[in-house]
Order: sequence, then C-alpha cells, then structure tokens
Amino acid sequence: MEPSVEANGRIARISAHLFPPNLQMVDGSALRRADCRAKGGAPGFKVAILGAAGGIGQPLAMLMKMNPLVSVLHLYDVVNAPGVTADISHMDTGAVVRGFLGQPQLESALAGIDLVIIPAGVPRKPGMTRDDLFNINAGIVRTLCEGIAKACPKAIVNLISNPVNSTVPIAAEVFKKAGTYDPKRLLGVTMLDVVRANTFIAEVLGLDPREVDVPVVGGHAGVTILPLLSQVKPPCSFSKEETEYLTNRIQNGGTEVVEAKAGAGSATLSMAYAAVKFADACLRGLRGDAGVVECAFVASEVTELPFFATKVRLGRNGADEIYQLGPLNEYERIGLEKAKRELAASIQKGVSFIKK
Ligand SMILES: NC(=O)C1=CN([C@@H]2O[C@H](COP(=O)(O)OP(=O)(O)OC[C@H]3O[C@@H](n4cnc5c(N)ncnc54)[C@H](O)[C@@H]3O)[C@@H](O)[C@H]2O)C=CC1
Ligand SMILES: O=C([O-])CC(=O)C(=O)O
Repeated sequence: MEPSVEANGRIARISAHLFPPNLQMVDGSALRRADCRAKGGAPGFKVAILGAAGGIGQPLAMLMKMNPLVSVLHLYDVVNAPGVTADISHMDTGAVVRGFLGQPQLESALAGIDLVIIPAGVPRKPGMTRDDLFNINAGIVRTLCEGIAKACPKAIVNLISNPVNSTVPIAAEVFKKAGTYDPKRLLGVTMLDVVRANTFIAEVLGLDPREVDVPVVGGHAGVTILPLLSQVKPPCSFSKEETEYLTNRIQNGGTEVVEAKAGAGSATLSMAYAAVKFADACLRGLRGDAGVVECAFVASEVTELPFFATKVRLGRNGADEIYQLGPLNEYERIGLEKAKRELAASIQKGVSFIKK
C-alpha cells in the first residue's frame, strides 16, 4: 500500500527534556512526527472524505474534525490533499487527520474506514441541470466506488456527488458487480433539501428553524424533490400560495445558490453543514443510538421505483428501517407522480452506465 501524505512538518523549539532520549532529534531542535508518542488510538469511528479539497470537501473536513465521534479522518482528493490535511490537522480536536493524493493512494485512504463521504465531482454553473454533470461525475463515482468495494466493502457510504438520482444507482451497480452490495449501507445525501425546507418553512411561519421538521421525499433534482408540507412538525397548515411558494423554493434551492454564485459553483457551505448533520446521524446509528431518523435516497420498496428518498432509521447497519410516505394530500399526490416519472429515467440512466 502507498504511504499517506500525512503533513510531515517538524515540531520545533520543543525542549529536549519533554521527550525520552530514544526519540530521534533532527538538527538538535526538532522531532520527527513519526516519533511522537501519540498514536491516535482514541475511541471513535474512522471516516474518509473523497473530494476533500473541494468547495464542499474543505468545510466538511473541518466540521468532521470537530466531531467527537470521529477518531481518524482520511482526506482524499486528486489535488491539494496535502495542503488541506496540513491545515485541518492543526485543529486541537481529537481526530487524527491523514491526507491521500491521487488514484494510487485511494485504497490506502479507504482501508479500515467505517464511513465514506463522497463530495467528489464537478458542480453546476448557471443554466445547467444536475443531469448535465452526469458525463463527468458518473465516471468519478464509479472509480471511487470500485476502491470502496476493494478496500472497505462494509463501510457506510454517504454519496453527495450529483446527479444523486443517478450516482446512487451507479454506486449500487458497481458494488453488485464486485459482490459487495449491501443496500442498507449506500445512502444518497438529500439532507440539504430538508435543511432548506426547515429554513424556508420557519421563515414563512415565523418560527426558529431548529423547531421545524419536514420530510422531503423522492430524489434530489427539481420536481423529484418533494417536500411533504402536510407532515410538517410542529403541525400547521399552509395556504395554497404558501404551499406553492415553499414547494417551488425548496425544489429550486440549489439553482438559487448556483445563480447567486454566478459561475463560481453551487452550494458548498450549507451542503457541508447538511453533510455533517447527516454523517453525524449515521455515526450515532452505527454506535447503536436509538431513534436516529433522517431522510436519504436509498434502495427502497416504498414505491415501484428501486430507489427513493424517504425517512430512514439509521442503525448499526446503515438504513436499518425505511419508513412509508404516510398520508399525502392531493397536491402532494400529483407531485409524487411527477417526481416518479423523472426519477425512473434518472435511475435507469445510472444503472445503464454500469451495465452497458
Ligand atoms: N447532494 C447534494 O445535496 C449536493 C451535491 N453537490 C454536488 O457535490 C459535488 C462537489 O461539489 P463542490 O465541492 O462544490 O465541487 P468542487 O469542484 O469545488 O470540488 C470537487 C472536488 O472533487 C475533486 N475530485 C474530482 N475528481 C475526483 C476524483 N476522481 N477523486 C477524488 N476527488 C475528485 C476535485 O479535485 C475537487 O477538489 C458536485 O457534483 C455537486 O453538484 C453540491 C451541493 C449539494
Ligand atoms: O444545485 C446544485 O447543483 C447543487 C445541489 O445539489 C444543491 O445545492 O442542492
């Protein structure tokens, strides 16, 4: 296995008496990192971020380094992984950080990992749909998932790369081909839709967003993003105008950010926040916490489609329970039919990419 590119700076100006004499001193005033006593053995989970140097990857890496459930954090990218690793590794939190650069180091980055988070791939520019990213991102996701199948086939995978409605089926097909597929462990991250929905609904209702909880089901693109406003907690009702405004804003939240960034990418900071919220829920589930429930795009029998986003209970094996949609109103039933039509095509496109 290739070695990691762990930031290998020296610890300078430390009095020699702080260290036992058998530690190798460099230039009489510095100590090699490898000779330090800390071995990074704190209890916790091992997490890898693939695409860690990107717009989402960097703030995501920072927030995961702050998560007390993480003991080891592997940062992999095809560019700038050493720089991001050196930077993040100076934070005085518990997780040990290691960087991995480029394809030859992918398997080392993944060895022994419990949770893999994938924000690798290109983002949208104004005028593009998420599906316009398919041609580039499909290949990236395939390569990364081949690495996962080899190096950490039991890991939980949180897939962020767009178009999620197609990349999750791609990942599933790669794992099936490798004989490692466990549908419970593959989760498409739709948390940002929930985060946005909670925020926009709270604004309309004059509530604190932290008090609001709304299921967002279907998928992660345009009309496939279906907020179930009839199931908002705390229970409340919306006028027709409010329902249309909220549904439209939640479905187009990503485009709102893409247009505001005017060519400089898509949501990164709110996405990193959402990704950490979701990853933390997965880790609490892995730890055995009861009642951890979030929305995710998973293999499902809730509709006739093979994948669908609904609330899932996160447990020791990933998505341990998948919840039904619950009662829908007329507006939501019409939205569901539209969502399913588009989703079916996106899922098929992902499956065909691997099967062709
Ligand atoms: N699921 C969701 O809710 C959301 C998904 N996204 C998606 O996340 C993806 C990443 O977005 P950003 O971070 O803004 O893009 P970015 O371009 O800033 O960063 C992407 C990173 O991926 C890396 N990368 C490219 N090919 C790679 C490979 N083969 N292996 C490892 N790393 C590789 C790049 O070097 C770069 O550092 C995009 O596809 C975007 O559409 C963005 C926001 C929300
Ligand atoms: O809109 C995009 O391209 C990025 C994304 O998925 C989102 O912000 O929801």
